[in-house]
Amino acid sequence: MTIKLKCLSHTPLRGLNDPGADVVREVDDVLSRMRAEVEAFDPELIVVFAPDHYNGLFYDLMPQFVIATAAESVADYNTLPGPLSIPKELAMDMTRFILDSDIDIALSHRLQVDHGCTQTLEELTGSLTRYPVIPIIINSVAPPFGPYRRVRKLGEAVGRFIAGLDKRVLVLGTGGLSHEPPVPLIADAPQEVANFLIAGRNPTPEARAQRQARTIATGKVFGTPDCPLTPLNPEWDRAFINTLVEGRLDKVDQFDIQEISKTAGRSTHEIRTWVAAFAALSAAGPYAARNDYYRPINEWIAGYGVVSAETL
Ligand SMILES: O=C(O)/C=C/c1cccc(O)c1O
Ligand SMILES: [Fe+2]
Repeated sequence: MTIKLKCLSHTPLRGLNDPGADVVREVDDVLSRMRAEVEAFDPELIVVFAPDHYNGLFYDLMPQFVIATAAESVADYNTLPGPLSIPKELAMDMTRFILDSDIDIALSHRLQVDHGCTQTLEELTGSLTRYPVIPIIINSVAPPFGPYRRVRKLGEAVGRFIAGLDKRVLVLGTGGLSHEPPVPLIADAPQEVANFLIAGRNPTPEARAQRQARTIATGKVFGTPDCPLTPLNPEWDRAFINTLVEGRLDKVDQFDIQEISKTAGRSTHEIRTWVAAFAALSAAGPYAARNDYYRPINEWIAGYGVVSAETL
């Protein structure tokens, strides 16, 4: 058993509302390095902890955790369409193991996943099907959220399961860091928006285009006085990265959900996927981690970070 980890931000605005060429090149370079490392590792299984942004999961039945035995990309923004290559029996074994570990997780035999899952897979492997992958969606965008300690416990259960496999496993966390894109909140939403958040699956092409245009327009003003959304918080991001890299995972149990939303932005909770990924790695033994990259990028509405780790 060998386990490697990569956690990185995603942003659907990459390629649609780019920062200056120097920054784009910097990120391209770090992603090519990460992709080369994945290629060299040649994982026999990828476990990706990812959020959903009201593309696959809605308030008609909003789970905190979901594991999928089959999933298809909704191909939002510029992301790839098509099914993921999920080993069904192994995903079922993992589900049973997680449930036996006292963690309630929903099971989907037909999940729709969005850029939150697929962008990172594509960036690190070049496709959605290059390696067998088990997606685990962690609610990070649709409040209320369960406490961070529950996310850590989920990650640890997954880590114990993969530690028992005789396989090279790559664990991914995708999302964050500090950011607040214009994703609506159900509290106080007008009826039409609430209807979408409750049951907005398979929107019309026009509705999807409108949503994407709104995000791009926000990217153009994000971080300026013209934008009312919570700005990026590099200090918060760097402290969070250090917490994980230095192996102080127990600190996340004290994370205050409201406080994080206020100081770093509502979608910062996508870091729950990083917490789960690091918890999985930690359950397999001591690890070494490094911070590969960090930069706050307003054009992408992203405190953009990349971190790698592996068991010692
Ligand atoms: O769900 C959307 O439409 C947009 C999501 C988004 C926007 C900007 C940065 C991100 O990390 C996102 O997930
Ligand atoms: Fe996101």
